[in-house]
Order: sequence, then C-alpha cells, then structure tokens
Amino acid sequence: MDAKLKINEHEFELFIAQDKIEDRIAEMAWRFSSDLKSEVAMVPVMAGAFYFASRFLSHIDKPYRLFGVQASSYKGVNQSEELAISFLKDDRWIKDAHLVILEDIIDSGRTAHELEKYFYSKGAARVEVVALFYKPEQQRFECNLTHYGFEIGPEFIVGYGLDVDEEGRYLKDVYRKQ
Ligand SMILES: O=P(O)(O)OC[C@H]1O[C@H](OP(=O)(O)OP(=O)(O)O)[C@H](O)[C@@H]1O
Ligand code: HPA
Repeated sequence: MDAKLKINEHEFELFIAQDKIEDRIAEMAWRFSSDLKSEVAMVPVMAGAFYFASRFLSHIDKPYRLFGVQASSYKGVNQSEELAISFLKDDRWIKDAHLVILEDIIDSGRTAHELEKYFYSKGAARVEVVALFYKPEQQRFECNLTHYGFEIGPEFIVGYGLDVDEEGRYLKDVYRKQ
C-alpha cells in the first residue's frame, strides 16, 4: 500500500486501510441485522457503492430483496448542478416497501435526499440510508441516515469504490486529498 498517490492533478495520502474498513463493515452489518424487524429491499447506489454494498450484504443473513439504482452528479472533485438517477429495473417494487439505500458516502446529502424524495413519491412505506462514509460538516440536505461506518472531515476521498473522474475506484484502501 502506497502512503501517497497522484490521480490526474490531485495528490492523495493514505487515510483508512482496507482491513479497518472491512472490520467496520462487518460490525455495521451485524448491528443492522440485529435492528432489522421487517423484510427490506436493499438499494445500492451505483457505481460507487458497489464495493461497500457487496461486502455489507455478504454479512446479512436475513431475507432481503435487491434493486440497484444509478445516480451520478460529481465531476472531478466537485458536485455538478445535475443529478442523474436511473433504475436498473422497473419501479413497481417501490410501493409499500421498506427501502434501504446503500451509499458509499453522504457528502452534501443531495443524492440520498433526492432518492428518498423519489421513493416516497412512488409510495415507499419507509426509506432509510446506510452509508460507509459520512461528512457531517458538508451535509446540506437531510436524509434518514440510520447507520454509517466512518464520520470524516470535508476532504475529498478516493478508493474502495469512490472515484475521482472515474479513476481510483479499484484502490483497496481509502486515500484523502491533500
Ligand atoms: O451526498 P452527495 O453530495 O450527493 O454525494 C454522494 C454521492 O456522490 C457520489 O456519486 P457520484 O455522483 O460521484 O457518482 P458515482 O457513484 O458514479 O461515482 C457517491 O457515490 C454518492 O452517490
Ligand atoms: N470522494 C469521491 N466521491 C464523492 C465524494 C468524495 O469525497 N463526495 C461525494 N462523492
């Protein structure tokens, strides 16, 4: 594992190592499972949450359904005005369901906020958010975040599914912009 790396013009330093991330995900999944009272539909937000969601779900041993959505708004290290949401399946599964949005990160909170709004407008009974990383200082939009892995500062991070301009998702550890 490198202590520093450069992606395009951005310099990053090692922030959280893979084994720490994976221990924490196992802990989150254990807690989530023990709180779970009803059947849920898991909704990983592609592409970034793919890595977190697959690891998290591998620890859940209660029944759930799985429906992916794709949402995208970041260009480089900045958020763009537009938030594009698309569904990998039709949306009939939303009505009356208890949905669990799986996110890699809650930054401004806009993606989770807009998804929650959309799901309620389609008749969801309950929507909650489970995220690996949470930036409380950056959050500007409310969402029902019930479980998160790491509370972090405002710096942009990359790795474990998180990208900068589609680069760096493959990194096993998480790096922070210097
Ligand atoms: O809380 P927010 O400010 O909305 O930021 C969080 C969202 O931003 C990232 O997605 P991005 O738009 O970069 O798409 P990606 O998952 O394809 O990388 C991340 O995966 C979250 O979905
Ligand atoms: N890193 C990568 N993608 C992101 C971030 C971040 O810190 N915040 C929102 N999307």
